[in-house]
Amino acid sequence: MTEDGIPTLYEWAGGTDALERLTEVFYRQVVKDDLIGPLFAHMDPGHPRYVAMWLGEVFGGPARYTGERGGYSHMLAHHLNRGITEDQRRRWVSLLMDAADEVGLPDDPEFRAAFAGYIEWGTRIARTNSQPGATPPRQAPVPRWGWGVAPPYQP
Ligand code: HEM
Repeated sequence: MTEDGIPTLYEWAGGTDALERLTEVFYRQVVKDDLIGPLFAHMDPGHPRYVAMWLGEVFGGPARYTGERGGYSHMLAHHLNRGITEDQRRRWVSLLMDAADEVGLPDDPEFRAAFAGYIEWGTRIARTNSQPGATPPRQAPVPRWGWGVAPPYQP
């Protein structure tokens, strides 16, 4: 819960269980995908769980990616020199949105707008940072994402 009594995006999404379901289903499709599957050919089997940890921390849940997995610098290192193209970024976003529907993440406009906002932002940064020769900051906090201009509708 945030200081003003509004649930965090993490809580609204359904917490760790919901995010782990999301990333399980997502990466099952990712590895089969013709455009982005090859990027994940040597993926760590724990990858879906690690990305769920990252998302949980970003969306206001416990800081587990920082505490247990090395935080921002560890995430960044995985994207460096991957040369992600715009088409690949778009496919990643599209498969994640499909997975969000498939696992039944809340589909209210406010949640999906905030969720999509972070995913759009994060994937664009991942693409930029992945270009050969990119020199992004090596240290930074894990971002914390909130509801933005439209808090949850609670009649
Ligand atoms: C919001 C957007 C994104 C987030 C939050 C994210 C998150 C992460 C995290 C946390 C890791 C490290 C996992 C670990 O601790 O082992 C990672 C690795 C990786 N990411 Fe991303 N990522 C994003 C976008 C992308 C995009 C758009 C692509 C490519 C289309 C991509 C490709 C990869 C690859 C190939 C790895 C390494 C996987 C492995 O071999 O284990 N990521 N990502």
